[in-house]
Amino acid sequence: AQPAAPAPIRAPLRDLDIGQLNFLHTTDTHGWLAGHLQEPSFSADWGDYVSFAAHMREKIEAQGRDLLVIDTGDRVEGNGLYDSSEPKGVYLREILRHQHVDVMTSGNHELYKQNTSEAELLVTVPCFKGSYLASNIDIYHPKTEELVPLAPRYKKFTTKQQGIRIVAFGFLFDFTGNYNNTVVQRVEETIKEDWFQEAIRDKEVDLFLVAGHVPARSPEYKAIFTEIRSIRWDTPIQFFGGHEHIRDYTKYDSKAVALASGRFMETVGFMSIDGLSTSEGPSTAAGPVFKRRYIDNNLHSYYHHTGLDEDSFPTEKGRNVSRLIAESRNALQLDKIHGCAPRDLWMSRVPYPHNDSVYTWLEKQVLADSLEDESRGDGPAVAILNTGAIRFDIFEGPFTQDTTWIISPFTNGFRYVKDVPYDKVQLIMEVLNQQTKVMRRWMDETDDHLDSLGPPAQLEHTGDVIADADESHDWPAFDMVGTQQIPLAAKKPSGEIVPGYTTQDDAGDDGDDSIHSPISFYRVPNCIQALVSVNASTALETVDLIYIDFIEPYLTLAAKFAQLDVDFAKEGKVYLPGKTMTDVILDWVKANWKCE
Ligand SMILES: O=c1ccn([C@@H]2O[C@H](COP(=O)(O)O)[C@@H](O)[C@H]2O)c(=O)[nH]1
Repeated sequence: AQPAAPAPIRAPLRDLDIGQLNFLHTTDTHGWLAGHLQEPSFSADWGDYVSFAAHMREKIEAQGRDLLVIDTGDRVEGNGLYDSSEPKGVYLREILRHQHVDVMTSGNHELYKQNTSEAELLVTVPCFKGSYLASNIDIYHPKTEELVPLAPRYKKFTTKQQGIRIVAFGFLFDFTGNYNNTVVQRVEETIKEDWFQEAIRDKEVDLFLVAGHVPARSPEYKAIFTEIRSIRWDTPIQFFGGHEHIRDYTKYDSKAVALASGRFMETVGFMSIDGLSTSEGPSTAAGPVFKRRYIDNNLHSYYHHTGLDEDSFPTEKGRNVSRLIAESRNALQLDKIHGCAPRDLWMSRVPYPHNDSVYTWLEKQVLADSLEDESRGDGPAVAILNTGAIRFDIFEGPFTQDTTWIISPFTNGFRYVKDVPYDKVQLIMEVLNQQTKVMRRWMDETDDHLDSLGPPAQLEHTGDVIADADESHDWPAFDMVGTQQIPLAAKKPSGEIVPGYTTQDDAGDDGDDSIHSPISFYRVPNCIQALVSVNASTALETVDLIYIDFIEPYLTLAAKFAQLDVDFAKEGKVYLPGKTMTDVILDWVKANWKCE
């Protein structure tokens, strides 16, 4: 773990059921390779994970069984270790490569920007040669300008110990927000291609392994499942998914299941399968039998599952990776303090609006104070921000260089159009916040697909969950259903069950390795609006409409529904040139949150 990482809480643990074939799975790590430095439940780093995977492999292989390590993308954007270097990612990629990964895929975040996807092609794919798969992603090669697969479409391999024959794929969901140097083919079309059809007709296969940056419960995985099943009615299928930042496990049929393993290096997913046939012959056991576990990423869990302790656990390689992370954080000055937050501000632990909501803070203070600019004149304005632009809670205490990127990693800036009727702006807000109902109709008509505007976890969790005050011990909690976190080490009770993930999935409520009490989750709207330069006593008739540029396509669509004839792409002007949302927040913190 990192020198500043809090010691883990000794939560009661459920064991791992080691099987014939075993998996460790990460997804949506978003640069958090240093682990969580303010949360004991997730305070192990990528070096510890390197040690953990090595010990698990040794232990499992000693029993003549197999272990595979999977990562399903969104490794980038979301933490100072990735975002604060110039160019972004130079430190992160160097750290990442030290884990042995058997199957790796790209997420959507690897494709938002040209330089990110080119770094995947030129650095990450070669580092993970033979493991990185891209079943439905092509890229214009920066040198030849030819459209080429980002990585091989699939692979067939045989496990080391038992000779289990596996055909593996690596998919991305039907993403359309990629920069135009990449092409993401819809999953539903990809599975009709000859190479896929040939791969699933291979009779010498004991398991289809579908890794992907695709939600476990999604039309894309349903389509893959149906296609494979139409040809191979009883070959086991193991899906690994991600994107929604949740822990999840679902059963497609008695021989096909999907696991999703959370986000931000909080969770290492574990799966085991028994009863698989091998190249030696069919299985004699009834099967397959699938078992899943969500491991909290901390040393208490890692020591328990390996049967080791602080002296015997770290491998030389793991120690070196932890050291490399510490050196990288120092070089990037990620602990540099810009201000001090006077209280915790939550994404979803409190209802919105609320004095402790990060969105209320943004609306009433940050945006209201920061978006006045004489270039626009001094008339009233409304600023619209999508809630998904904010990625994490803010904890009371030092607001560091790392915090800046953790809460707001994207490079989105602001644009504006002048003189929009205020009642139309309110209609637009209504449409944006009813996106699932209204916009989906449009998407169906155009066969297009828009990213969601709210935090990813809301895609799966459609209602509020209010934890019982007694059960939750009234400890500070976190921002999504099932998230099991103690935000600050100082608030840790000793020897108690503490709040954290309490996942419910298709196999029940016993998937989490650490036993926790539940945490409340409140949904937030897709977008919030801040009033800028508004005199409380004046009725608003027309306002300037300022918006974060990420939402421009949605705004165009919402304006159509609101019968407002504005072409935002043409008529919108850049606002606060050169300043991103991240800059706006940081400037506000420096000016307003002095440390005592
Ligand atoms: O430039 C950006 C990119 C993304 N967002 C928000 O993030 C989610 C996607 O995040 P995942 O981690 O892939 O789930 C997207 O739906 C937006 O809400 C953004 O605001 N700006």
